[in-house]
Amino acid sequence: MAPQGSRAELEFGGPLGAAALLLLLPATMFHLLLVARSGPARLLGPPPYLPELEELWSPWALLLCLTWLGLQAALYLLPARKVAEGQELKDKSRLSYPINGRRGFHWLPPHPSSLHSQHCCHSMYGEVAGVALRKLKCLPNGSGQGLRPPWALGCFQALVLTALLVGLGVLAGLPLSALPEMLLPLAFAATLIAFIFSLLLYLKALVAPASALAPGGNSGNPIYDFFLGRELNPRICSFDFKYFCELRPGLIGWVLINLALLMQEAELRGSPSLAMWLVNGFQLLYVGDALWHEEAVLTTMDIIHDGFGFMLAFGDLAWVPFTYSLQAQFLLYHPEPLGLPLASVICLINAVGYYIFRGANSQKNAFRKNPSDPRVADLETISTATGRRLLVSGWWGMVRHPNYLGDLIMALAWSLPCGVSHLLPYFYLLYFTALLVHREARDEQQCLRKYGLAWHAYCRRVPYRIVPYIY
Ligand SMILES: NC(=O)C1=CN([C@@H]2O[C@H](COP(=O)(O)OP(=O)(O)OC[C@H]3O[C@@H](n4cnc5c(N)ncnc54)[C@H](OP(=O)(O)O)[C@@H]3O)[C@@H](O)[C@H]2O)C=CC1
Ligand SMILES: CC(C)CCC[C@@H](C)[C@H]1CC=C2C3=C(CC[C@@]21C)[C@@]1(C)CC[C@H](O)C[C@@H]1CC3
Repeated sequence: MAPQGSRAELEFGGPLGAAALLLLLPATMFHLLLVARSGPARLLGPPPYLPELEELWSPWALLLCLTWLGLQAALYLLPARKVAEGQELKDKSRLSYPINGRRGFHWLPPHPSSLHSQHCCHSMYGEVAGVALRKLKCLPNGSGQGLRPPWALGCFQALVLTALLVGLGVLAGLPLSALPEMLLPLAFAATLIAFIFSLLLYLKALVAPASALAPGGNSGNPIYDFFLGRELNPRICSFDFKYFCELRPGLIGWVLINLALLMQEAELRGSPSLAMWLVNGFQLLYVGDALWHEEAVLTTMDIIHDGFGFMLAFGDLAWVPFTYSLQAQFLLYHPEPLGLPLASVICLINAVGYYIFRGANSQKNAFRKNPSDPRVADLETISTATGRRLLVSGWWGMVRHPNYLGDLIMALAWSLPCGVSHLLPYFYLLYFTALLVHREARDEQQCLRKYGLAWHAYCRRVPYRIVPYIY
């Protein structure tokens, strides 16, 4: 049995906050879905009506959600992938994760020590071959290098394969444009799945070894722990639930919902509007980028710090596809004329945001992978007691979270095509600002614990958090 009552500081307002969020998050999602399709589309104020259970519950929607999860899980499980090693865990082991094949990576099976002893029942490539090849390539454990067979299947390839499958389905008569009509029951089914899944994860954590538990999420209060998640990286064999959910079904589902909304608009109005094209294009770029750079997710606090509980399960499986597609939902019911000059300005805003977002993320990732990489070797750094250095010039010398700044600028560009007469399409920008401010504060605490005085020195050197001279 896992020990209860760890002394980690309670977050999200403790058990009361967690209980409130358990109800508030799904309620907000349904509110947004209902308001997006109502005439006045008022973000603030009561929902237009309270849906009956028959409008929410549909066994077909549940079946569709489960089929979607099954398809994405099958793509995740396809053999022969490149594998990266995650951060070192409490018991000094590292987990391996399938990632996209890309130049610069070696084809190398995971080191046996990287397979979590408690959670894995088989190695994907066999241990003997792994050791032999590792010796051959002389790669150290945990170097982040991994397999690269030519047919490597990572998240990005899963997106491409899904697009091919959906394309073939549409050609064969799959009524994709009927999906928007099913958003309410689909969101209900996804929420139901997230609740049941989180419960199973909570029960699984009861028999997990103490070393597999997350630093938070083990307070002993069942509601708080259910919300935050007890186990850090719940797995069955090599199937990592958190990594799978964070990147695949929700993000790819978001793109699919957007596409279905675009197709329905084309059916209703003869062709999709320019605003709908922009929203679809911008968000496809964002999702494609996340899937292409999937290994970057291995160093996020969600993977290395947070347990896998309701917050992430619901966030990944329901919140992302159904609320991140809000702008496209809004446009279907509230067409917004958009001229080319304004569209060009919006594209420019998105490009600036993406440039900052990608530049900052790539700079940090390159630096963390190899500080002497020529792309980052000239940047100024400060040393810390842990041996890791912190960048203090380049993007990371401008503000302490330049990637958040770029992300927020893109969020603005996603809302602008919807015009300025409604607040609803700006919900994502508002929510995301709150999420990133809170996330920045959590990351700050973790960096302070990790780097101590060096972090104070970094904060003195780079005083602004996200927006230069403002915040
Ligand atoms: N659309 C969405 O809903 C969301 C999007 N995101 C996006 O995901 C991406 C990842 O975000 P997130 O995981 O929050 O965190 P970051 O990618 O910003 O990573 C923070 C970590 O970077 C390292 N770091 C901080 N400062 C420096 C420095 N000066 N030099 C070198 N390393 C530094 C520290 O870790 P260490 O030192 O240990 O390496 C720190 O813990 C972001 O682009 C964000 O915008 C995030 C959340 C939600
Ligand atoms: C339901 C709550 C309000 C909170 C849910 C949070 C989740 C939706 C987000 C937590 C961290 C995320 C990340 C991404 C998507 C949203 C969630 C899952 C990305 C995958 C988005 C694309 C970026 O390039 C990387 C992000 C990593 C973190």
